[in-house]
Amino acid sequence: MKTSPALVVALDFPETAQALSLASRLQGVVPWVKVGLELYLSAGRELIARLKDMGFKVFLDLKFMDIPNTVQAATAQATRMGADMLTIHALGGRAMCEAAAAGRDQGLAPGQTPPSILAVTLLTSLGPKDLAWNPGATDEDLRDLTVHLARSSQNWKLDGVVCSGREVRVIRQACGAYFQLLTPGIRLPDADSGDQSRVCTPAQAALDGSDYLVVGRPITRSDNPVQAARDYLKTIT
Ligand SMILES: O=C(O)c1cc(=O)[nH]c(=O)n1[C@@H]1O[C@H](COP(=O)(O)O)[C@@H](O)[C@H]1O
Repeated sequence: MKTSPALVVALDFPETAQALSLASRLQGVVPWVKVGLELYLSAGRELIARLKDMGFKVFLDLKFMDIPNTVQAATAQATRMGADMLTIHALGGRAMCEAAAAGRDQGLAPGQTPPSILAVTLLTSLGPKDLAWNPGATDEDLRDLTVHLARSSQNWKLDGVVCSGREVRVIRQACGAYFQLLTPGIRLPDADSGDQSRVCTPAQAALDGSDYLVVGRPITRSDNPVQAARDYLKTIT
């Protein structure tokens, strides 16, 4: 039987102190935290070690997309920092994705568990009208594209993909039980979507087979973030 997905809280804050303050309240409540572009650019690599010392698994979400040589060097550095999960863009293509995996191997210390490398398919903020190269695109076209990018990522030996909860069922069917699916754009039914387009409830994403649910603002901007995290957890466990 499939286990419940893990909740990942996106620590999207401008300052280290804010991130550490929320992280300390979330100890023992959620297993994973995510450090994205805003926080990483302010806090740097020391924060990764501090969050790991606090007992969290750390998802370093910098979504690399560049020439293969550059991405290989970047994933080696991210691996040396001790991140447990990394993101790259599937649209970077085969050579870049394979270089990311090679960089991870280069950066590994003896005995270190390798970080998972997940490829972003199509950002959850994108809807059919955002595909400039296909103005008549439908929801189905977006879904087909995410499945295509997920299959490619699997062929390129990546560990999984980032997709919306709306595509989990079809990608799970296409890529099997052991391919990791991480879904941002997760909202309880009455929550504000903000800039997200392809949103999904935690219960639906869990039912369809997501492994990791990423939630940011509904928790970080709540008056009671710990209760908000518990509200999300309640619907998936
Ligand atoms: O890679 C990601 O984590 C990511 C991919 C994606 O397609 N969409 C997406 O929203 N994210 C991240 O997931 C988080 C979602 O935040 P909220 O919309 O505030 O819940 C943000 O930190 C985004 O950077």
